[in-house]
Amino acid sequence: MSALLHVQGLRKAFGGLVAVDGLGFEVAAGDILGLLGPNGSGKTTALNLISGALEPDAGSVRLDGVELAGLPAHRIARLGVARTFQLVRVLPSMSCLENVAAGMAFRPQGVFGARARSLAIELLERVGLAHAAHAHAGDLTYIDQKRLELARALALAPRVLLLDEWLAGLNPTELQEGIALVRSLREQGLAIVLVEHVMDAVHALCDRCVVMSAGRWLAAGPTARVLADPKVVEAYLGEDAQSLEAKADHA
Ligand SMILES: Nc1ncnc2c1ncn2[C@@H]1O[C@H](COP(=O)(O)OP(=O)(O)OP(=O)(O)O)[C@@H](O)[C@H]1O
Repeated sequence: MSALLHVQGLRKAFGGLVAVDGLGFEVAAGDILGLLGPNGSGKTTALNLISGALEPDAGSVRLDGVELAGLPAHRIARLGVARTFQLVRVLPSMSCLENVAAGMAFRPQGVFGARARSLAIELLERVGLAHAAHAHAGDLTYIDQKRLELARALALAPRVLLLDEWLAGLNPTELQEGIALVRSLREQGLAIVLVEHVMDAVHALCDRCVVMSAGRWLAAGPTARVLADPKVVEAYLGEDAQSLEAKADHA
């Protein structure tokens, strides 16, 4: 299968700090790529560069051959890239239905009015939130806010979905529901980039992973192989891993 999203040589510096330094990967439709790395390694910045929240200093982000790097976020959203945020961003004083229907305006061919509301209800059903269609978004529980944020991203009818720790903070039952939901989106043909620290979810969902460390590409490949790579283990555990190995050697 040929890739839908091509990221190449992506770079972003904040003053002297190079947050993303030459990142590259590809994701095909129906594929889930895990974007992993310890805290501060540049994952959210990478999503910000792909979605247009930040402009890259260098590099290329192509969607089906169309260059996205440098376009404003609203253009990138219309071209088919949607995202969720690590800190959920819903419009708290609006109902769930209104939150999702508002997103429909940003589809490639905007959808408005009664049609937007009926599609919004379908999406709320899809994410398990139909029961709260008329509740204020600000009154929702944490998991339901996450469901709403996903429905709002899906309202754009995206081809690429960027999930920033969407599965974090869920209890075990919610996590299994969340994994099933993400899987169903993959089956629908979305190309998904999953930034995630919940390793059960990474194992369950990601075909392949890219691991970043201090902004740089550290490892990439099939999930099980990448997560067993000593370089990756060391990047995650740092000093602890080295001292654990040293203790094991001396035991
Ligand atoms: N707007 C900004 N201005 C200055 N520095 C920033 C900015 N955004 C991110 N950084 C820095 O860039 C580096 C990468 O941050 P980023 O949030 O992308 O990492 P992350 O891998 O997503 O981390 P986490 O897993 O903790 O969310 C960090 O050192 C961070 O402090």
